[in-house]
Amino acid sequence: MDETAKKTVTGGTDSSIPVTETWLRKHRLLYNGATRHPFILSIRDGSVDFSSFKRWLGQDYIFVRSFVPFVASTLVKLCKESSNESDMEVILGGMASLNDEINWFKKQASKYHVSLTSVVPQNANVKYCRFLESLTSSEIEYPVAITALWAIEAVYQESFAHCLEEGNRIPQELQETCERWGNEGFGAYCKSLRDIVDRCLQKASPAEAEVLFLRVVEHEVEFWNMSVGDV
Ligand SMILES: Cc1ncc(CNC=O)c(N)n1
Repeated sequence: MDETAKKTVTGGTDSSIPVTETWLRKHRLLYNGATRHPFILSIRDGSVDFSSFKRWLGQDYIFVRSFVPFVASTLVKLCKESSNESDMEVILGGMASLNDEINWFKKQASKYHVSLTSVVPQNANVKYCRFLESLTSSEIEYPVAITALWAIEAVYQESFAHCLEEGNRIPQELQETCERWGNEGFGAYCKSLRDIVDRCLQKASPAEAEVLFLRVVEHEVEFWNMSVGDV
């Protein structure tokens, strides 16, 4: 039995379709706007403008630094609300790879002569980071926070995995970037997050979670727009 079939038997609110699946079907156009953004397509076809890439690099470093406390706060919510052991390992694994990622950003920045200490966060980034900070509030419950975490990671995973699909003409220098988020391990991590969301929202799926999913996707589109200088 495949994964979807299994879920059909074991649970679901009414129609037995996992909640993430219903959202992705319902909001496909918006979601594709984030995962097939012109910036991503330009990396895939090799036409990417390197000044856009450098802008993205500096801005994303700032984003990732704000992302760390958000992920940590999600872990705290888990421990307070349910302390599921396997969820803890998934989130902790995500945090561990962020440590790696921060070092990777520093290395790339020096390669491309981007001074990380003098990057000024642009508007879309400031808004996205504020949004992340608002999610660290204790009023936001674990199932809602983990939904946002999944969506944030999934957009990057799908975007860069798309770059790596057959027929790509990724510039050699950007191969490593695409692999960072497009690799299989990161894909498995995103699938684990997605399963957590589907499990957490199986019985009660608050409208709040769907709204957050949409907010994340919108912020991601704005983030890519900023990277191509289209603000
Ligand atoms: C804007 C944005 N969204 C998602 C990610 C992926 N998560 C951690 O790296 C990212 N780096 N930047």
